[in-house]
Parts: sequence; structure tokens; C-alpha cells
Amino acid sequence: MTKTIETNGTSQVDPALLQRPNLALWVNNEKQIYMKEEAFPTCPPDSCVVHVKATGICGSEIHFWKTGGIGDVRVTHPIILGHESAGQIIEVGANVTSFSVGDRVSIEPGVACWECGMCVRGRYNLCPDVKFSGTPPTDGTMRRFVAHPARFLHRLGDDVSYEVGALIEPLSVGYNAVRRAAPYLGQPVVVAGAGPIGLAVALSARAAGANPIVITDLEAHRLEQAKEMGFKNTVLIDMAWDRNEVATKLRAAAGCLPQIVFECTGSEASINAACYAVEDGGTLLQVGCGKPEISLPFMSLGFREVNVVTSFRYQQTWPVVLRLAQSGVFGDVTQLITHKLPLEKAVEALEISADRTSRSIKVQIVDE
Ligand SMILES: NC(=O)c1ccc[n+]([C@@H]2O[C@H](COP(=O)([O-])OP(=O)(O)OC[C@H]3O[C@@H](n4cnc5c(N)ncnc54)[C@H](O)[C@@H]3O)[C@@H](O)[C@H]2O)c1
Ligand SMILES: OC[C@H](O)C(O)[C@@H](O)CO
Repeated sequence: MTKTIETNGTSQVDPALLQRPNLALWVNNEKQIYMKEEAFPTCPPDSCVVHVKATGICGSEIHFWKTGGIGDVRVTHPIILGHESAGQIIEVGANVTSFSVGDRVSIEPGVACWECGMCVRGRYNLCPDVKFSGTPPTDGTMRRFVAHPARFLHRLGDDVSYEVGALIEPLSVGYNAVRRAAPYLGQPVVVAGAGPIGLAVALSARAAGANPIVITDLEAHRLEQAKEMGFKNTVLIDMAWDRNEVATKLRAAAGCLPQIVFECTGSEASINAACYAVEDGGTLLQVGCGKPEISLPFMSLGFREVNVVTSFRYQQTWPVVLRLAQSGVFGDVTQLITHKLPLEKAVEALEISADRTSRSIKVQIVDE
């Protein structure tokens, strides 16, 4: 396929790039993942075509593949996975004035309708008509070329790599959760779960001034990673402990009563322990996704005026999270990336991400 792109009369895209196949990673409703070539995308007037240069793999992709869905969201027909991406614009839609060919961007994957009450009130992460990349029924970004609305593209600074651009999505999940709990300088917090999301929460909580920050996990290597990133106060959870024992250990590690627990595992055991660990009048901030229905010590929460707050994806996070990542406030966020594989090896990348023994944190798929 040969395609020439003219912008202001100047062709800026290497024609050899456009001859490369638009390889994509698909999942079907038979729990199979596979590579299949897509047509080059047409560019709607309000969109840009992006050459996707880096895409992170999220746990949700593993769920879509291994279990056929998350909660009510089921894979009923083949879709292209992926929602943590950054790349370079290679075509600009007729109505787009804010971007040019060659611009480097991070992709915000939740395309909200911009018309409903939630969108008008700014809570566009709750838009009932949101089209979220790589979540059924919407195709995602794990492909070489993708068209995406310009409103949901965010320019990368010259010194921000595509890999960091692709981390803005999970970092946004962390930022949104921390913004909803609003810890203050010196407020003691616990982050349960040291996966990419727990670590992203911890980075934002630290930037907000929370202290101490205690991080838990079941896996020692994840806590080692947390320590590498400067979070020295960790607790390796033993599943033989009951929820009261976990709460006691967390309180002991903090050296005081945690006033916010960011729950980033979705496990019922961890959520229950969080209910008991948090100080009276404190906040349980639920980020992790688990079973649709779980059992909670609800009256204990009630009698202790514990706020139960949830956080779902993000809204209006990209500009600020990009700024924070670029300015170094989060430290070296590339420490989250443990594996990088070329697009051609996307299936292998998912296998690594799904394999607990690989000791991966964030696996990224990259394309030159
Ligand atoms: N709310 C949102 O908008 C949002 C967005 C993205 C992801 N999520 C959810 O956040 C959670 C974390 O995502 P992730 O990508 O970091 O997942 P992950 O699976 O990589 O990490 C979860 C970590 O929790 C640990 N864990 C499990 N049970 C535990 C327990 N009882 N105590 C302590 N640690 C325990 C695991 O060992 C693992 O390291 C997932 O449930 C995911 O679905 C929510
Ligand atoms: O960060 C966004 C999350 O991964 C998604 O909401 C996912 O869990 C479902 O599509």
C-alpha cells in the first residue's frame, strides 16, 4: 500500500512507513489472541491517524483474553486490544487545527460523547456512551496505525519518550484515585497492591505529600520494585493472616493509624483488611476491580464513619500527569517498564504479562 500525505503542501511521512502492514493484536470470544493485518485507517474529519510507537499491556487485556471479559463487559466478537499508547501523527483530519503531521502524542483512550450530562459536568469518565479503546465493543490501539479523535490526543514534550507517553494512562488511573482521596502533607496512607496501578497511586500520593506510605503485596518481587522506586515501607502479605492480622501489621508498619487506604488489588481479602486498617473517620479508596459482589463489614464502616470512595479511570488528567511526569515529580517512571517487545511479538508480550513467573510489572509493545 502506498499512501502520500500532504500537509500544507509538504509530504512529511516516510513512504516506507506507510507500506508496512497495519499489524494488530486481536482477541476473540474463544479466548485466543492472534496477530492479523488491518486496513490502513481512514481519517475522520475530527481525528488524526497515529503511528503507534509504544503500548503498555494492562491486566484488563489479560482478563479479556483468559476469562473472556471483566464483569458485564464480555468479548462477544473479535476486537483489537490496547489502550495505553503513544505515537506520532501521520495524518490530520480535515477539521483538525490543533495538530500537525509529525506531532508526538499520548492517546487518551476513553472517547466520551461530549454531549451527555456527565460529559457536560466534566465527569466524562462516567459517560454512558464512552467508547473505550480495546474494551468491547471498541477496537483498541495495539496496532501500527490507528485513527483517534484529536480531542483525546495530548502532545508530548520533546524530552518525553513514547514509552513514558504510553505510561500516562496508568499514571492517570493513579492520579485520579489520589485526587479523589486528596491526601494532605504528612497524611499516613496504605497502598494495597504493588502492581502498575498500585505503584502509580503511590507515585501520585507521594507527590501529594502523603507520608508515610505503606505498600503491600503478596509477591516479594513487586515489593522489591516498590523499594527501587523509593517506597521502603512495605508489607509482604501472608494469605494465612486474617483481615484483623493484616490490619494490625499495616498499622504497625505505618507507625500510626492509616487515614487513607488505597485498595489496588480488587481482592476481597485485601478490601476487608483495608476496612479494618483504616483509622476511624478515614477513607477507603477503592481502585482495584474484583468480583461484582463482595462481602464487607459494612456496619463497622458505618459506626466508624469510614468514607468509602471509588475511582473509575480518569477525567482531565492527561495535561497535569504529563506535566508531572515530564518535570520529574514522579521520579523515573520508566522503572515501571520491565519488558519491551516489538509489535510483531505482541502475542509473546501478552504471554509474558500473563505469566506471574516472568516478574514483569509493565510490558510494553514498541514499534520504530
Ligand atoms: N478503577 C480503575 O479505574 C482501574 C483502572 C485500571 C485498573 N484497575 C484495577 O486495579 C487493580 C490493579 O491493577 P494492576 O494492573 O496493578 O494489577 P496487577 O494484578 O498487576 O497488581 C495487583 C497486585 O495486587 C497483589 N495482590 C493480590 N491480592 C493481594 C492481597 N490480598 N494483598 C496484597 N496484595 C495483593 C498482586 O500480587 C499484584 O501484584 C486491578 O484490579 C485492575 O483491574 C482499576
Ligand atoms: O485503565 C483503564 C482500565 O484498564 C479499564 O477501565 C479496564 O479495566 C476496562 O476496560
